Amino acid sequence: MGFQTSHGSKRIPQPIFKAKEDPIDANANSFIQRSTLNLIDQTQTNTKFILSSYDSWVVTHPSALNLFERLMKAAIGKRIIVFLDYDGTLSPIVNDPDCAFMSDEMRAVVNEVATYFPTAIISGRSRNKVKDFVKLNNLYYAGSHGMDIMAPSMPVRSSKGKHIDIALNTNGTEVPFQPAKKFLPAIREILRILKNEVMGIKGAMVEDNGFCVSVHFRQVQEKDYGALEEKVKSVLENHPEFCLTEGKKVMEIRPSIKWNKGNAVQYFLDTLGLSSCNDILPVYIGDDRTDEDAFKGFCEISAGHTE
Ligand SMILES: O=P(O)(O)OC[C@H]1O[C@H](O[C@H]2O[C@H](CO)[C@@H](O)[C@H](O)[C@H]2O)[C@H](O)[C@@H](O)[C@@H]1O
Repeated sequence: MGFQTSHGSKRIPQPIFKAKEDPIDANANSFIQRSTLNLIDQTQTNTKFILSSYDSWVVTHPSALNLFERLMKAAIGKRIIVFLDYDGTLSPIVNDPDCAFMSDEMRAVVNEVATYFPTAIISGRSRNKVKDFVKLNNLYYAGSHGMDIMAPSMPVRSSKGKHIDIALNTNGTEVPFQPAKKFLPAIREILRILKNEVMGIKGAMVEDNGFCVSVHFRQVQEKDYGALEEKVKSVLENHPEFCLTEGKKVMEIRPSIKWNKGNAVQYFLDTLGLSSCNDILPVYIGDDRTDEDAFKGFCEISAGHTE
């Protein structure tokens, strides 16, 4: 969780560096290589370089938990809207993606948060799957990295301490917003081919995320990484309208449209009738690269408010 700041040289208490699993190395060509880079395997020089760039980055992006009082002050008089990622944020990272369960304690906390503030979960999973994991009805869900959103179909405002109901359209049904709908037939096709292609690679798993597809390699032996990546890339060669992005030991295939978690945040703010309000404090908690799209979205929103 980060908190954007602009106070120049002032020294900020720094969190312990724990991003051992997925440090970014812009020079690594392979997706799998990049996402499996491990700091302890790096040369001393590389490690120092990565740590020092992290050090300087953290000065402008300090841990929100270390600045909690400041965060609370910033919230005075503001309407808070909460956005949450699922995997690695509400649930622990586990080997089997189908077993990434959320604890009852976490569910109770999210339930309480959603009682007081409009709350949305924005996940890379399919919307139904993440909802099945979370099992709460008093919040909004977006799946497929924001490409499948169940938002209010009309502005809904929070009244202090009251539950917020999911808005319904005039037929009484919920209405999803799905900007990548036209890609669905191609996604089904990619899913079918990929399942077939990676079958021979021990530990590889293909997950149907609705408007995107995940190819997991957490349980794949290192010697098979290259073969797996080749297979995924060869499937994509026939589908130039899709792109490959990376997460935590997962390759994600998604439609190449300009729509990500950041756009989903903006969409929620719009449908909640809050996007042009100056008195809002959106809070986003996430752990993965795709969550950075949302963080960038917030920077654009706050720049818009100061114009
Ligand atoms: O946006 P998120 O909700 O964080 O979803 C991103 C991906 O999360 C899941 O994969 C990750 O968690 C799994 C369970 O802990 C783990 O096995 C995997 O290695 C992680 O990458 C999900 O399964 C993916 O489909 C999502 O894209």
